[in-house]
Amino acid sequence: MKLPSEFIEKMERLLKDEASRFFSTYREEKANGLRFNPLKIDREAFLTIVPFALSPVPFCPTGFYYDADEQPGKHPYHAAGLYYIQEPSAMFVAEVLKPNPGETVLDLCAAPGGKTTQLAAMMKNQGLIIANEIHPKRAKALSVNIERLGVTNALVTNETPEKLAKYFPGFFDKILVDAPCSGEGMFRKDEKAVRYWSQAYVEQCAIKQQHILQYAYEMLKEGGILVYSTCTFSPEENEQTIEAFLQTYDDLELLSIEKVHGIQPGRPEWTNTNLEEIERTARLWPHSLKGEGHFVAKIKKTGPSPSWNGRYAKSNVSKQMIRDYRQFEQKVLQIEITKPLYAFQHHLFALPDHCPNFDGLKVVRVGLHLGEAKKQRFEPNHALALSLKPQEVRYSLDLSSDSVECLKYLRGETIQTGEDRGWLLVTVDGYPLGWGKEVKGMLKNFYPKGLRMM
Ligand SMILES: C[S@@+](CC[C@H](N)C(=O)[O-])C[C@H]1O[C@@H](n2cnc3c(N)ncnc32)[C@H](O)[C@@H]1O
Repeated sequence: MKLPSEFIEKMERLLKDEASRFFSTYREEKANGLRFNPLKIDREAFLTIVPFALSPVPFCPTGFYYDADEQPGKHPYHAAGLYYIQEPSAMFVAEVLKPNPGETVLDLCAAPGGKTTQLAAMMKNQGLIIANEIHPKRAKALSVNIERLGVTNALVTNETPEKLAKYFPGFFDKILVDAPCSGEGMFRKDEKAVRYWSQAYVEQCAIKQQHILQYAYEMLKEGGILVYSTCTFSPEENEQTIEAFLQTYDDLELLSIEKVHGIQPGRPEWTNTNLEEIERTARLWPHSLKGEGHFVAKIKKTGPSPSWNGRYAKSNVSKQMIRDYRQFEQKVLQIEITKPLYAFQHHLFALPDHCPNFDGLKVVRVGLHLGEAKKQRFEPNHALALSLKPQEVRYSLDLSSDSVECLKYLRGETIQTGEDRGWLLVTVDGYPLGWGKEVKGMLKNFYPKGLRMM
């Protein structure tokens, strides 16, 4: 790989004796990882069924390395949301924030959703996570991953940090700023990151990060925790960004992150004021652990915050729509959705816990998308299928992951079943994949067109 000469000189200057070990990693394969999804499967069951050779990621209890010749993205278990493919060092970030069920969490730079889905799993789908992404296309990809992993407590927005800060001053218990960065830790994964790199770009990113952090600060509650992370090595975007943030506000406390499994401290000598306490931050280097590289800082807001005085979202659903949905529910499901219901035109959603009013915000998804009211009937959404357990529906059709039928289903083809039971949940080895409607011995395929295998 041809690295930019300015980058090489800079890293040699910074890392001194360590530089040769750092550069030797560019002659090695990148690290591949996946994280099983505890919202759908536990560790033991996952290790029993998973068809790939895995070894554990030491700093993430749900994370595993897989070999380069495996293709986990093509397996039906991926479509069923049993795991998320994620760069291993990125898995450490959510472990540092560690939200609890019931908390109010913001993932400010969230697409494509690796960390959002990990945070939501830690929250056991309870409480609220606002997953925001500034770029519309990426916000859609985020929403698709949230759906696939069965996350039901998210409000997905497509906003600037500035706009969110106007809506949510002092609102969040925990905030993740997984900042846009120069991506030096992406070089082995993505050649574009190498081509895009320049020292000027590093400096632009550092300015952007300061802005984002300022708005994140405004949204934190007193006692709230903010985690800042990047996948780059430059001091300007890491130690110096945190140094400037701590200098701007006098009610921030830098908390210590445990340094185990090869995780290294941040470097005081890379700050402008030789800030000793920066050692509390964490650096994940490719030459000291198996991963592409990350920087993580954990900060507590100790001073008072404005108390949030916004309104919560209220149910706005017509009686007819509720009737249609409840009729479907009684016929097809074995559970009752008890969360407040919310309609966007003909689409029905179950709101997350303590969901704020979102009028005026660009919302991509809220809570659980139940389905769409059509003339005199209700059509369930794919998100509902992926949030259910097989015992929560009246009828299901279980396909084996290596069967022709499973492939046919994922390609959008009809399947002959010989029965006539109406809506049923199609599962792969017992894990939901999507809906089908059985009429006169044939299963009509409701696997979404945009997700179908070619
Ligand atoms: C490192 S990526 C996030 C990765 C994500 N957290 C994950 O784990 O999958 C940073 C994200 O910040 C977004 N971004 C870019 N400029 C931004 C800005 N000014 N404010 C907020 N987010 C921004 C990018 O589009 C990108 O999706």
